[in-house]
Amino acid sequence: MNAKVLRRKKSSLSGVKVAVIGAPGVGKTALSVRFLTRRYIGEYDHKSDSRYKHEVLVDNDTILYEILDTCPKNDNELPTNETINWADGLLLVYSINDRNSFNYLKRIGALINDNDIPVYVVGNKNDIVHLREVSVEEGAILARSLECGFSEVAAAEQVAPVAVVFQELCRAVLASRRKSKHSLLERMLGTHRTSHLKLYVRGKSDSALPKD
Ligand SMILES: Nc1nc2c(ncn2[C@@H]2O[C@H](COP(=O)(O)OP(=O)(O)OP(=O)(O)O)[C@@H](O)[C@H]2O)c(=O)[nH]1
Repeated sequence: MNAKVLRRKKSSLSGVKVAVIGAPGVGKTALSVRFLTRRYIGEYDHKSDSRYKHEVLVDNDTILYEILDTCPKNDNELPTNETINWADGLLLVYSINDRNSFNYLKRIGALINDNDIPVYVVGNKNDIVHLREVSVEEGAILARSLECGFSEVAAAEQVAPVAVVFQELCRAVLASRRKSKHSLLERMLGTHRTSHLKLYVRGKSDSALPKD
């Protein structure tokens, strides 16, 4: 493969920064580690925010994920503005057997309400449904109010569904980027003019183009 091809591949790499957010003990590290290594360890010695990088194919595009696994000290510690401003997308995690962790996400929902940041809601630990405190329907309602995707998973038992969660968030981030590029273009050109744009054909002079 020549150097030209290699250079072109590198420039098509997209970076996506994901902050994994949720109350203490919901499985943020378990989900992140599952996605990064496909493994589940069980106990994670983790006392502060951790950052990881991971390159993976999403819809045939190479995505460089930067994952910030947050580590709140208690249920009252919400993510800082710095974290939210840093991220391209937020993975909001609660545990289906912990109503407090669901309420924690509701508070975050209120915090980011005015922000256009893409999010995805995950109900983790659905291997312990006998201890369920939050119904699937409640999770779906929260996601609908945030206009985002939602699923229940078990980091303890699943590999592919956990990867799908990160992929879905990536798709939402890329879609939001395309949307803001498009609206920037519209603002620059003026919306009323975009429908009258003439097609510029490379190699032909303007006089060779149709008159209208
Ligand atoms: N049953 C079950 N337990 C899980 C699952 N995911 C994580 N756990 C357990 O939940 C506990 C907390 O997991 P962590 O990944 O450390 O949770 P965290 O949200 O990163 O916790 P903090 O870093 O303290 O905020 C650990 O004992 C995990 O083994 C799951 O899908 N099912």
